[in-house]
Amino acid sequence: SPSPPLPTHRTDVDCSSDYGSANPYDGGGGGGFVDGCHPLHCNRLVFDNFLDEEGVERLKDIAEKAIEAGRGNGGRAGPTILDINSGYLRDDQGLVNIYESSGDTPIFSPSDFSFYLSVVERIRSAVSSSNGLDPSQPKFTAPTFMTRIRYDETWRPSGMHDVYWMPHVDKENTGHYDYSGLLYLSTQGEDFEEGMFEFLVNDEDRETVEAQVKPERGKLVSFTAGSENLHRVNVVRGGTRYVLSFWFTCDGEKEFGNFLDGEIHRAYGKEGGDGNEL
Ligand SMILES: O=C(O)CCC(=O)C(=O)O
Ligand SMILES: [Fe+2]
Repeated sequence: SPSPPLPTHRTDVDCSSDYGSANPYDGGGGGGFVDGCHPLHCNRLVFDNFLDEEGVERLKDIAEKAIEAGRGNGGRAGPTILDINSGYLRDDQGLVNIYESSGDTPIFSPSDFSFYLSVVERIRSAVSSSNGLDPSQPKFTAPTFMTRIRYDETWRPSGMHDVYWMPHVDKENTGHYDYSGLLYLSTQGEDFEEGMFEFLVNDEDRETVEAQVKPERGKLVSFTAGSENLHRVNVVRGGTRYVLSFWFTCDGEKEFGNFLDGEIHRAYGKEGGDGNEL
């Protein structure tokens, strides 16, 4: 396969001490620094045009098919978050499973799945090579999200899960995340208004902007997932914004091997069975 693309922009940041230690949220698992995988140097990387326009349209089509299967009528305003693997979709009306609500009618074609998988592997490989890691590292892990934010002036959050603009550290939410990858399917200023991505100074206030990244169709933004990379999304004030969020781990036990096998969602209870629910 062709060699992975190089980042268009790179910013180095000092690593936090978050890597390779046991994580209390993971039942104490994930201990130990993995050479060739955990970051010695932390960063923020941007890959312009990582995915071409045709690929962007295919992924948006997959997101829209999922939302239609789960909710109908084009889905809801505000944030709609989907884990394509488990099938759980969350919006301001709550949680549904797209695979359960669609019954025996397939939502996605085999080529949808294989395309999606090929994008995941390309991102993993770009993260690996641009961080100088062992090519088999890091491992793809769960959960992953497709997020659509559709502006509507009357929309208000119906609970904390709707508040998508909170500053956060990805590794604080899910301890085994080591690298984050965000693939944008919409362009700020064209497809939607405001909604910029921002890295913040990680101090007590958590509100000083250090750098902004403009979402653009096909752009990949990757960064180390620890507290050196506190970030947030700004409120969207017009249009529709799509992003895919992927994470990669150095904890071999958290590798997501059965991704998109069409079966994994059966292992989830109605409320989510293994802590990976939305
Ligand atoms: O939507 C974005 O730009 C960022 C999403 C994000 O931070 C996340 O999914 O953890
Ligand atoms: Fe995040």
